[in-house]
Amino acid sequence: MNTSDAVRARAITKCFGDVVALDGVDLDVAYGEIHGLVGPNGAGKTTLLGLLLGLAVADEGDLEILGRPIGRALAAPDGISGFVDGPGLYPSLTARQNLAALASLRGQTVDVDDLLAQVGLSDVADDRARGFSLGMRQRLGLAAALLTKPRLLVLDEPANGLDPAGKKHVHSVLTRLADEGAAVVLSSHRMDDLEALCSEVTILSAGRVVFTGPLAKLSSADRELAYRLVTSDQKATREIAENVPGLRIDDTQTPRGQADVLVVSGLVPALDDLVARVVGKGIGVRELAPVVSPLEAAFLELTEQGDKR
Ligand SMILES: Nc1ncnc2c1ncn2[C@@H]1O[C@H](COP(=O)(O)OP(=O)(O)OP(=O)(O)O)[C@@H](O)[C@H]1O
Repeated sequence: MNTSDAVRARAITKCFGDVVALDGVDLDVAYGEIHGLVGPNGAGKTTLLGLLLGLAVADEGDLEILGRPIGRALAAPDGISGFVDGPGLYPSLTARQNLAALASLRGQTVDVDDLLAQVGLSDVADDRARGFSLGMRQRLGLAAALLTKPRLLVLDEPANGLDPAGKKHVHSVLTRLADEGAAVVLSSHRMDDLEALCSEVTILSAGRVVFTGPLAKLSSADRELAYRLVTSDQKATREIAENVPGLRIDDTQTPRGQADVLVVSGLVPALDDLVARVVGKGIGVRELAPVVSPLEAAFLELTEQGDKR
């Protein structure tokens, strides 16, 4: 095991009766890394996160967490925290009391107010958790997970229900934790969140890993993407695009009511060719971006979801 790895999973299999939830899964997560787990419903994300948290054991395969082999026992090593299926909170206690109670159960002394401020819940510190929205519960759950100063933080869909302010708090907490050397593994259906947060992603489909590695690898030159392009002369740009080898104009993807947007599909070299020709004619490029992000495109392609939309 690489000493910089917080998680090393090899050939992990987990079945529930006839259902194969995980089928030979490998996963490596380094310290200081925020690793995103993505996949369609039922792909096995929660099952895998549950194994990392010691909530279940694998049927087959090897799992090492924080340098220690995980055997058959249902117990996570110290240094791991997080939650799957929503955080466990005391509904009748306030946010502050929830954190204080958890800290005292563990014999810890913590600055509860600082934790609440980190997740942006200072204003509702004395409100009962019972009345909290999903996003507020997620944030309180994150604060609770931070009580133990984890070296591995495992979160199942932490972005669920978060408003933009909540998202900002959660992102900055997770980024700081990773900067301090902890490993973070989280699942999400929100590609924009994963792209903003994660350096590495693993895409699961029907219990198998269909991609794992740096996000940048997904935007590599060998995947055809659709791009939206706005220039200072759309008519001339269209004529130029029609003559670029390997490039297609795709009017079916032009956003409704935005006729000034030209959508072209192709590999990166064809796009580079188009931009060079457009600029060469003295036409200004005002906007150029993928219609769907490289991660979303790879997700749809690798999990064969594209034609089900
Ligand atoms: N306790 C269980 N008993 C029976 N089947 C289960 C159990 N937990 C998970 N499964 C099955 O295992 C498969 C993987 O489920 P899992 O919850 O890990 O997927 P997921 O990727 O987290 O999905 P989602 O995005 O919908 O949360 C599914 O077919 C699910 O029905």
